[in-house]
Amino acid sequence: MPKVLVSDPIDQVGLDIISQVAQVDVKTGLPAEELVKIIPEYDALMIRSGTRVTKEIIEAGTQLKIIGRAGVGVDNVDVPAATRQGIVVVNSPQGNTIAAAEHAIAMMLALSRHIPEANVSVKSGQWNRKQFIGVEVYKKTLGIVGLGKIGSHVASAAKAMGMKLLAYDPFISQDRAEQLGCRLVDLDLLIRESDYISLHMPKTEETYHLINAQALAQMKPTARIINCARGGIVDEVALAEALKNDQIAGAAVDVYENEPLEENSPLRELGQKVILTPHLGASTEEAQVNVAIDVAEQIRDVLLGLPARSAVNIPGLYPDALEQLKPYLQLAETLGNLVSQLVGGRVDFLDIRLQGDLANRDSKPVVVAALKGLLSQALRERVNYVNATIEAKERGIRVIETRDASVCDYTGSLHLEAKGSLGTHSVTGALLGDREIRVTNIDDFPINVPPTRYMLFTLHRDMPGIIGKIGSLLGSFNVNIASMQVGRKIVRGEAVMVLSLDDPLPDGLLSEIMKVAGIRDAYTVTL
Ligand SMILES: NC(=O)C1=CN([C@@H]2O[C@H](COP(=O)(O)OP(=O)(O)OC[C@H]3O[C@@H](n4cnc5c(N)ncnc54)[C@H](O)[C@@H]3O)[C@@H](O)[C@H]2O)C=CC1
Ligand SMILES: O=C(O)CCC(=O)C(=O)O
Repeated sequence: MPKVLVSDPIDQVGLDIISQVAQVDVKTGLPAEELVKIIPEYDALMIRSGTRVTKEIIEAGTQLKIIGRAGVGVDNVDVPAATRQGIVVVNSPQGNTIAAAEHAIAMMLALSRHIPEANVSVKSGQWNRKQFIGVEVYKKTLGIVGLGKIGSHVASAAKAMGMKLLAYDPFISQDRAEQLGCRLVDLDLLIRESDYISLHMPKTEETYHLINAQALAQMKPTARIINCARGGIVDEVALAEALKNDQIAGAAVDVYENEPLEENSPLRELGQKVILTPHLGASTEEAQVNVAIDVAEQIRDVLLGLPARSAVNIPGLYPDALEQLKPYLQLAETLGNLVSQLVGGRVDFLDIRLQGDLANRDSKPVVVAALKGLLSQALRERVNYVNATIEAKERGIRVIETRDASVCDYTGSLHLEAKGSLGTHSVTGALLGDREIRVTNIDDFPINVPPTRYMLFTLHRDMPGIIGKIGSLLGSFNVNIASMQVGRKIVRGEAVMVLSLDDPLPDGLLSEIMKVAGIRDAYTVTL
């Protein structure tokens, strides 16, 4: 039975799902050294934001097939290291959207009305109403940075409270912003004109310290900033300075550059101008159930050999689309494997042509599947959907992808041409009845054969007696022929012969075949 390590608190409903197929060990709060020590025995790792999955942990996880992040942000996982090792990384892109958006709104209101301090004050026996005069958000301008899932929900809620909305997001359209009632503006303008700024973008190289001393200096002295996105997007030292010097009016922070927040962080000393929560954005009962189910199902599926629906390091596909494309992925992988064996040595160049209906589909997964097949001879089980593209790139394989919707012999077909150190070969394949794979062309010779485990291909002169000779030769080596087909362009010209064999070709037989008069070339293929 596979083993799954759960290293952060995860709702029981998720653990129950994984338990259907694996042994689940819950060990939270482990130091990194301990994780490195125990990870080799696990097939999957399930985390929230508490575990930092470093390169060291990933490299030690030699059995790991999947890392599941029960949440959105995967910045606590070294995704490139996981990709290189062929480990799929999945998340729950939507499970905690509402929770995080509501937390940002709650922070904005709590900050405006001094709720945390007023609460502490009353509970300590005081009745000090003057000290806690707040401000309204009605008719104030909210600048939303990152108008994705959470940012959009914040926009709807803020609009309902009568706020004016500005948004900055370099990747969304004017139309989408307008739909949400936001004016799409540049970041400088948003920073200068907003009364509240709420951050909802991922932490990336571009967003690291995006809100720095310079940006804070441009904000209105009455403005307040809310960070429920990621620590590090705001420069915490600069923020503390800006608050101390009354450059801005307040800040509400849920996420920190280092979590847990350091004891001596300057943010802790700023009184009621600052509200700090310990990364609670996703901490609702509903969100924790959602993300636990979402990620646990993906871990279960991957351990059962099924695809994950929200993988961040393989081409994303919605389950319905994946279901439809699955036979084509199998076709692409088979053809990639076949053409690499025909070429023999190193492959330098692969031309992938999607034909017919396939030309109108999402090509990315098909290309990845073809590369996986192409590299499977060299890398065996080390290559998978996660690392095929990176492995191909590192091996200097140039990939060209073309589309030709006008080819209509089959509903959809795929043509691969590979150039390598030992020559160039091409194969075409299609699906019969939407499921069964057929190889329909080899090196421009029309054929129609189902791929089988052991195959023999010959290029020969189309002349009487040659097929019989090959048959007798195989028989003399006790190799049983399951099926045989010949393809030719012109009578008595060149032809290809494709034999499906019940057994692998024994040593020495290929060179005997090459000696038969009229045989130009012969290749064995194991699929
Ligand atoms: N505090 C918490 O507990 C939680 C925090 N989060 C964090 O919230 C953030 C947003 O999550 P979602 O809305 O689900 O993600 P999303 O992917 O739906 O939206 C992110 C948006 O940011 C935009 N963006 C990317 N680079 C940008 C840049 N340089 N400037 C401005 N916008 C940029 C993207 O175009 C996208 O529209 C993530 O960082 C996530 O990790 C999410 C859930 C809970
Ligand atoms: O696991 C958590 O509670 C944090 C959630 C979060 O930050 C995220 O989903 O990006």
